[in-house]
Amino acid sequence: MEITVGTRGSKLALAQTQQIVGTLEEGNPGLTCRVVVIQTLGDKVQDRPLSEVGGAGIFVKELERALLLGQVDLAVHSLKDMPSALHPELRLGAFPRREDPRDVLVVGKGVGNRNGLPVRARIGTGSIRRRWTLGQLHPEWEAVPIRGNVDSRLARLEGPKALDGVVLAMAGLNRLGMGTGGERFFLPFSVEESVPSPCQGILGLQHRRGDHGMERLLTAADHGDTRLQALCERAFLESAGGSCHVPIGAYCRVEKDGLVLEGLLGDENLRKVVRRSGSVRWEQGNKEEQSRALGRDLGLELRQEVGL
Ligand SMILES: NCc1[nH]cc(CCC(=O)O)c1CC(=O)O
Repeated sequence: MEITVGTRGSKLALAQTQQIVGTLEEGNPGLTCRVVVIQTLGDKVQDRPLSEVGGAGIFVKELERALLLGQVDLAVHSLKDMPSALHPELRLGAFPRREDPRDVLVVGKGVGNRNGLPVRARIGTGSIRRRWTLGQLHPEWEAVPIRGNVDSRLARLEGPKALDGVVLAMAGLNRLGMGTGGERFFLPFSVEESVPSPCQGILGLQHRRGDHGMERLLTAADHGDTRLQALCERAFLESAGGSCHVPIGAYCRVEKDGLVLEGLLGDENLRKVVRRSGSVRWEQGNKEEQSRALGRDLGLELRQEVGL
């Protein structure tokens, strides 16, 4: 049996898709996956901030179209790039085990910790959430807008106008096998210091609704705790009503008897940014529904407080 798997063409996308293909083939003897690369608008336009290019979903729409046209049977997405509203004829069928959810400050070799940077360090990041976080942790630093894939962002640490550091997702670096060693030092922020983007480090496997054969194949790639985190953080994203113009973060911790969710939301001028946590203790019944409810409630609360 053969299925086609759609992916973006970036090195990171290819690496994570290859990993998923391995999991699916191992868990489903006799299955062969053919990888098809789909170019997205987000990959073609590299010189402007995402929020100007078309906002939510620019990494996603072409993959969804390929699914709907039957050009591919499965799409592998970074869940944090997916808007809360997906095409009604498609669904997320599996959430593989989460990679490291943390943001990381990447610096040149020899800088052993954040205090080793110049007082007025220039730090590259394209995200308003990371910019706000840096301002809280190190108000003396200057945040410099950057974009592009992982390699081009790391390249900003070199050359005549080199930055002192760039902030990236640990998950991407780990998946590329760059998380340790090399010419760089990696100084992760704890999830308490820097509330990650909702679903950072989680992949979403998307397929056509009603493709029950695919649903069965995907059970091999689904991870229960990651699924609860994904549902909770995506419910938060949806009800908070955020966009890539405002700082928004969410991180859900799975505990023995329930979930704890840390949420962050602000306005686009960073005049009001609110951080708050909520929790749920499992009750009888459906854990997925309770996970969603936690995200939805905290998202609504923050949305009202910020006034979005
Ligand atoms: N917005 C780009 C993006 N989308 C997913 C990842 C990798 C981390 C992940 O899978 O969540 C990255 C790179 C980054 O933020 O450094």
